[in-house]
Amino acid sequence: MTNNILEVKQLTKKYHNFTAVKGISFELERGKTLAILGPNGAGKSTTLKMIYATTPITTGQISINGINVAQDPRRSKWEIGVVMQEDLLDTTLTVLDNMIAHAILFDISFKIARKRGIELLHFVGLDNYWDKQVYSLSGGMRRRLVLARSLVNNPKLIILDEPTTGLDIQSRHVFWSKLNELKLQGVSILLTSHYVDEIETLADNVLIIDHGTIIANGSVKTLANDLGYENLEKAYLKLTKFDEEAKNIEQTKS
Ligand SMILES: Nc1ncnc2c1ncn2[C@@H]1O[C@H](COP(=O)(O)OP(=O)(O)OP(=O)(O)O)[C@@H](O)[C@H]1O
Repeated sequence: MTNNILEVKQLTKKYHNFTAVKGISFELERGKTLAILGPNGAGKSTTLKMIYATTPITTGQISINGINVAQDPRRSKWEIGVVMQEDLLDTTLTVLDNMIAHAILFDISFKIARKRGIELLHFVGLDNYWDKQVYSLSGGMRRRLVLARSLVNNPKLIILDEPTTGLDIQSRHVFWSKLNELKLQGVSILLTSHYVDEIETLADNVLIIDHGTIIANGSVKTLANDLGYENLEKAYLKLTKFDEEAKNIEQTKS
């Protein structure tokens, strides 16, 4: 067994004539956190969707815990927990029933789903809300519920697409502390984010992508320095040619 929980090789995604992801390769070591950073439209969500098998791969290969995603999407889904941008919670159900409904998709019996649901709601600090309707939860609570829901099948890898977008600062910190606890339990994490502070807080490694291509890949602590930049944010802005765009905007104005 390789030490990588996730291996992505020469992955490409075409939407008709448009290539959103252009032959990218990367891996995620067991127990580590990898963040994908990139401008709007860079191909981050498309990459995640191919990994969690809701969008077909055009070419290339993804393996999760040694399972080929294209060949065995159902088994690969059992290895992962997913926190998508849209929370897809059933607002007509209670908090605990949302947990149970999700667990049943993994063939978990009602009795075990209920027990596990209660444990996970405790983990994310929603014990007192188990019988509340989802619509009564705040945005931060909903995100924590989605995180709890993603853990019902005991995944080895969790995948999060912009998990804290729109949350207030306190809620972001609560969410981060839960992810750090999971990391300490040995869970591997793959996330996308637009927040450099989030990446610096959570991730071991960062992948910068732009126009469907990887433009940098390395340790969060050393990448900027290795490339000769002051910090990750400056490296990101330079690598994605933000300076040139800013100049163009200024020239258009004058
Ligand atoms: N279903 C689709 N059909 C056609 N084009 C799509 C589809 N989904 C995404 N795209 C295009 O693919 C490109 C990559 O989109 P994607 O959502 O992966 O970017 P992203 O990096 O996640 O952006 P954001 O940060 O805004 O979420 C974009 O140009 C987008 O318009």
